[in-house]
Amino acid sequence: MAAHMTVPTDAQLIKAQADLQRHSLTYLTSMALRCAIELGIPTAIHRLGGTASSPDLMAALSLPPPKEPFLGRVLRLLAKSDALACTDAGIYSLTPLSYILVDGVLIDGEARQIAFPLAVTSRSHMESGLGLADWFKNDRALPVPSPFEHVHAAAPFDESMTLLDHETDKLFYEALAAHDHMGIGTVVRECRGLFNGLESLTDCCGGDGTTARAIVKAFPHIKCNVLDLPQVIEKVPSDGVVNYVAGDLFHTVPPAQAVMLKD
Ligand SMILES: C[S@@+](CC[C@H](N)C(=O)[O-])C[C@H]1O[C@@H](n2cnc3c(N)ncnc32)[C@H](O)[C@@H]1O
Repeated sequence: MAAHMTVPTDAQLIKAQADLQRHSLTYLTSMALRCAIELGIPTAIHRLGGTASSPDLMAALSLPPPKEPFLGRVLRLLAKSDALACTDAGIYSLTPLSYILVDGVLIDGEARQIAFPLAVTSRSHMESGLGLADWFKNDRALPVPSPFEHVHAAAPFDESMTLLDHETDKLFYEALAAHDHMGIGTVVRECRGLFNGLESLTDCCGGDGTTARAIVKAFPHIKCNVLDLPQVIEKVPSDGVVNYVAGDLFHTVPPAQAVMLKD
């Protein structure tokens, strides 16, 4: 017997259709951000003195005039998602989000933040998302490959990725470094108490040691281990600042007073 289904009210159906469109088109927010980075919109606003209209940006970016209405739409979407601020008169300015996307802005002097949005909106990343249902249906023995591996027969941060697409592989590493660095400067400035009395620390899944090096820079007496998978650690030149350990956190974690898992 067919299961009973409650038919939504008219008001619920109208909302459901609006929600369906909203969910279906949400990816355009990421695409608009990628477009802004590729066109250099945050940098152009900065160079124009911190504020710019759509025509100002058309001229600064040398875009073909027929595209102006479309640039307006992208700018409005960016403003809606807090990537830009906008006055009622259509004058755009930077928000903290777009500030960190301006050319030459390095958070705490290190990471270029554009790498993260560019990596997660890259063709290979998007393709792995498009293959998700297919991945679920695919019956493979353990260890189950990630959706990315399923689609590309290569894994990020693995040699297979270098062979698949060298440029995207480089971008993924840059994104990882940006991700690793994100927030740690603020943590060591604003949460110094966390590190009181600490003599040793293991950063689990610490990547290339960016986070651990920032901690040692702020608290030079702390002995830091960085644990990550062998294929990651073998690419990191030893620096004498932190102790790099190749391994798997599910097997062994280098002993220390505290263990950090930051994601
Ligand atoms: C999101 S990234 C790095 C996160 C980083 N701690 C941060 O602060 O941004 C995750 C890291 O975990 C590492 N990883 C994944 N599985 C691991 C495992 N079983 N043992 C150790 N490291 C692992 C990856 O190689 C990668 O460098």
